[in-house]
Amino acid sequence: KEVTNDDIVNDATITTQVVTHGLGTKGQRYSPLTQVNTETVKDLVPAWSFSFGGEKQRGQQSQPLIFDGKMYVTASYSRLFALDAKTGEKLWKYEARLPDGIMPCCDVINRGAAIYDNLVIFGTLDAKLVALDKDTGKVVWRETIEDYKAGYSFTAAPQIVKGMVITGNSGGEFGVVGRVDARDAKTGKLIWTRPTVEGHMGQKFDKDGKPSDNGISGKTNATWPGDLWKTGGAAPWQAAYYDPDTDLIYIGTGNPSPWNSWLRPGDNLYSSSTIAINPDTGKIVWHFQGTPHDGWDFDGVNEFISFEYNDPKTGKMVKAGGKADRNGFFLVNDRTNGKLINAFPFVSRIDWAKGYDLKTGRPMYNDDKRPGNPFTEGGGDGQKGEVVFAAPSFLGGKNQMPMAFSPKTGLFYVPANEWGMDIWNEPVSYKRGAAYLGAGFTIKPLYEDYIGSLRAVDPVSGKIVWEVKNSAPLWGGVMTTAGNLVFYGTPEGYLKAINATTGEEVWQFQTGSGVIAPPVTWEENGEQYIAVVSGWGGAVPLWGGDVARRINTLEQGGSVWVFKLHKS
Ligand SMILES: O=C(O)c1cc(C(=O)O)c2c(n1)C(=O)C(=O)c1cc(C(=O)O)[nH]c1-2
Ligand SMILES: [Ca+2]
Repeated sequence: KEVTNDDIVNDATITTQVVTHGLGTKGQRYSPLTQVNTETVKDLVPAWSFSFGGEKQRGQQSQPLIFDGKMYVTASYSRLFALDAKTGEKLWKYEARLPDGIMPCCDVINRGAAIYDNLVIFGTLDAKLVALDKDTGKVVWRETIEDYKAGYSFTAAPQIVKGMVITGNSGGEFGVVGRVDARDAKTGKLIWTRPTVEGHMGQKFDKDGKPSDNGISGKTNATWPGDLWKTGGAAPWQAAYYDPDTDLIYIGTGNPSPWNSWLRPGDNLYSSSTIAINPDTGKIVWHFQGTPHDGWDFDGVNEFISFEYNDPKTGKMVKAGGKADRNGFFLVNDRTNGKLINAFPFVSRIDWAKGYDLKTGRPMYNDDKRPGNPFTEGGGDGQKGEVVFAAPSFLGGKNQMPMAFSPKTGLFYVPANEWGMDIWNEPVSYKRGAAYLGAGFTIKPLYEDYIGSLRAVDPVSGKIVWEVKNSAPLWGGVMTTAGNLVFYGTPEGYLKAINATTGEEVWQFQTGSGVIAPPVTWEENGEQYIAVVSGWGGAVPLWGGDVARRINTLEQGGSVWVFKLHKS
């Protein structure tokens, strides 16, 4: 049995499979399954668990895929396992041979694979894409995304759109050039490439592999000073999502390089933005920049999730997209043209801006919360600019962990964090393959009793309907179901189920290590299964400053847990 384009496009409603990152290419992470619900969830028990084994127990962020009774799940250090979805028995394993010089910024993680035809496709930390025969694990094709020696890496899950495999890249902390690529999923052959730093030309390739210019005409590096666009970052380091209705690919772009914004006056397009790309031409149809001239590492890579709502004033249905931006604001845009409709905080404290002007779509900055200019304040070269305290911290109101949207409740379920940072700027110059920040920082908690908070967010009213606080920062994705449940994991090791309308906790299970990955669900032979990967790691223990010290008792791991209802 092979994965077809129909399987991909209809993944959100076919309950026997999970073949896309996001439980559907729109990324809503909503399942229509109801067997496990607010009444029955108390009988949810483990069906099996599988250990990734070895000495490589680092951060595990993979969203499993399910097809034809098999689970495909990636693990730290660019590994991929095929398992029997019912028993957990290992069918095969692929382990990439990684060179010594890989430079992922934030742990040796991977967020999952894509599956198409007879292939399971995933990216490796040395910035390669590998397509494996889904039944045997044999390599069918392998392509280099970019040179890992220049700081490129790959951590996201690829997404399949119209038979193409869509990928971005990582490396924003090394002055790479962000790029979205579309390849023929069956052969790996490049179809188009779209850099995400203004000034760089896109290319489309014809059947013979001949490039045609697909550039950003007339706007060459206008929003960057001098040569800075050549190493401008804006890495789209998370999954792309696709809405068949608008026929647009939505992907977020990361921080401009370097972090020190005094070196690059201007908006620095298309960094810290949502961009919408036409899948047939590779052209940017619209862009919305959440943090123009980002000076806080507010990578805007957070997922842009298509959803509909009825405008309370006109009663008309609006084709919208929601994004819990790392900068602390929940942004709602018209997903046909990018126009900003609504912007409101989903965290308790935002220092860098007062809000957005909905007419211009631009933030209203608080200039005194931009770290000081080291060239005018500190006496010039080699000096440190003024330190400012600003919330959210650069690890964000929300980071890599994807939120979920329930069409049933109309709410987004956002894994948010409350923290701030001391941040300052320093001089820096670009050196290939070296960190390119020009900034120093210490992350600090805002509150004694919690950092994480799962929040039910109404995208229309801008209200937080309920929240469940968590001591450690939340770092795992969310799933919601027609059983009126919200599932999410915690660094303390719990997978939890929450009543989607009331916020009441109705179930929890201790997985043995921190959960920083998104859960999935499917059904087989009339039984509903729920799976999540467990294994603490990612950016928090590496970059988390005072927060990392507060939670340094958490243990690493590496396993998949699968649950179903206990039959009495
Ligand atoms: O700019 C980039 O290219 C880039 C890539 C990644 C990544 O690939 O994981 C992260 C970040 N930035 C980043 O800023 C960040 O906070 C972060 C956290 C994590 C993680 O997996 O826990 N990755 C990344
Ligand atoms: Ca970054």
